[in-house]
Amino acid sequence: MLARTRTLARTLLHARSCCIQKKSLTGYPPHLVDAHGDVPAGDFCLIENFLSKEEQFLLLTAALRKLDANETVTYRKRRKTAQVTHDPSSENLLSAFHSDEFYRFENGHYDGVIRHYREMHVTAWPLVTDIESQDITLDGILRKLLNFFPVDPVQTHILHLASEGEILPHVDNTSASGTYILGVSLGATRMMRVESVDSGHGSFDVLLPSGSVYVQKDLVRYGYRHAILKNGTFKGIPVAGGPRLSVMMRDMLSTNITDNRSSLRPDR
Ligand SMILES: O=C(O)CCC(=O)C(=O)O
Ligand SMILES: [Fe+2]
Repeated sequence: MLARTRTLARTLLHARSCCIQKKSLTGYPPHLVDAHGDVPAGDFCLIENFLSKEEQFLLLTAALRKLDANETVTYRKRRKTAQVTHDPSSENLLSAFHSDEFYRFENGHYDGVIRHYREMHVTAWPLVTDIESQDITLDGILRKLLNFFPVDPVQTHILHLASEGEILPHVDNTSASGTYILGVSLGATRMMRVESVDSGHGSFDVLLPSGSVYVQKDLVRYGYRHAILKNGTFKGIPVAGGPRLSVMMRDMLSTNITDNRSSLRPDR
């Protein structure tokens, strides 16, 4: 591990669940969902503005630092010569990203599901004390997310999509994680398409603004594919691409569950 990326051990394994928060894991703002069929609302939840602008900037910075530390010296040097100057209270988080050529994006996931991205698992987050305040800390943000996550333990993953990056339709690997998938969206507003595996229940499009958090579980997690579109049209309005980083939290697979879902072969 590079000296510059001294890490704080922040164990993510002991989040406490809370039944009051569990109850709130349903529902979504109708203006952010465009349904073409049923929306299994009990198994999908979206919260707009879950994180404030300042919290978004802090979490994004931590995630970018984590990914950046993994890159070659060439890219790190390249970024050093072009510092981003982002105002944390600004409405627009996009200025917190470098432009695409400053990152070493992978062109395609090994199974072809993700295009133009960087990703990694996170067990320890980098220090961001230089941008933390008394009120807003990375620990505080992670606690807020973990308190919202219905079960523990949790595995965390960060995924940075280039402006033209996209995620093709897939069901998350059913042998890699459990029932819940939580996604925090940071950066460009992208469209997520959620479509029934057997097409019997249609599909729904979800607009994912920066700072929003979604949770898919049970029927949506296993019976629907999800995709993050490069661009698209939402309720008649064009949604362009743009850089986006998501922080994904998933529960560990419970080996006690009798797996009758193997027919839903995961694509990812
Ligand atoms: O970025 C997102 O919101 C979704 C990511 C995703 O589908 C995945 O990592 O499997
Ligand atoms: Fe996924």
